[in-house]
Amino acid sequence: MADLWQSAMDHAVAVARKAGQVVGKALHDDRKVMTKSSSVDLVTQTDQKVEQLIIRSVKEKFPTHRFIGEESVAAGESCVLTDEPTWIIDPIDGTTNFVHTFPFVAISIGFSVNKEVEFGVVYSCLEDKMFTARRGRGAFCNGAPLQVSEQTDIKQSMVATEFGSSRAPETVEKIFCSLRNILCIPVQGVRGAGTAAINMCLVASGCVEVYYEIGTHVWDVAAGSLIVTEAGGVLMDVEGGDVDLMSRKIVAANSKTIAERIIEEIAAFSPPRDDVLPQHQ
Ligand SMILES: O=P(O)(O)O[C@H]1[C@H](O)[C@@H](O)[C@H](O)[C@@H](O)[C@@H]1O
Ligand SMILES: [Mg+2]
Ligand SMILES: [Mg+2]
Repeated sequence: MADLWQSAMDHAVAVARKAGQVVGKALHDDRKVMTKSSSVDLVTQTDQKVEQLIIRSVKEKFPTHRFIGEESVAAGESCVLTDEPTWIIDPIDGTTNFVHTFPFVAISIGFSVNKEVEFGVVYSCLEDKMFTARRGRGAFCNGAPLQVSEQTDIKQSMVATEFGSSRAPETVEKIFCSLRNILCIPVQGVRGAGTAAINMCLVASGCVEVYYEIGTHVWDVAAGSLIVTEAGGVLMDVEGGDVDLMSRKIVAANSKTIAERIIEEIAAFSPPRDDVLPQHQ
């Protein structure tokens, strides 16, 4: 049977690498920082330039495909996932890191058909680590196979999470309530790379047993979601049950046991879904 999506994935890897070069060159130059949903939700001209580069390049090769791009949605485009082949793009995942030259910045490209992620590409461009996964064919970093951690004891686990872009007191309270509960299990450590995509690749790489966050967007997690599951990991909603990549809530773990143990400690809340409200709200 013809492999429909390999050429698309090869293109995603090539354009992610090219975008990574643009990001690397702009790291110390692009000082025009703008804000979106809050004063700490940053975007730069490089985010916008990289997204346009990726979309333009894909359109030339796959003119009928659709796009969900972080900065296109911020500019008012719809964020509704259909059955059509769709590229789900975060041009810079870790924009705050980029602005502060904190060295974890990724280009994240997920590809969905019939609302199922067929491949995911996360390029951690300052580390030169290309994370890839094809559905049913495993997950890799620079070509080397990835496997989640075999740790079953939450008290011997490392947890990743982020504080997100909301500073609303009630949201901050929930975030710190979850963090306190989890820290006091106790877990051995809590870390955050500053980018959802790289946090998910750390789960896939076996460095972190579980990553959770409330507030992510579909473009943050689409590619990483497949990299985690193809490395043997699981995805769940923060309240248990199946993950919904549009729900802005995610747990990505090495096993259901660890995921469910963390879910017990999360003080859940539900931000507006990606596919309901305009993203600028
Ligand atoms: O850097 P971006 O693409 O905006 O994505 C991050 C988001 O801004 C943060 O609020 C989240 O906590 C991170 O997980 C995202 O990666
Ligand atoms: Mg992002
Ligand atoms: Mg981004």
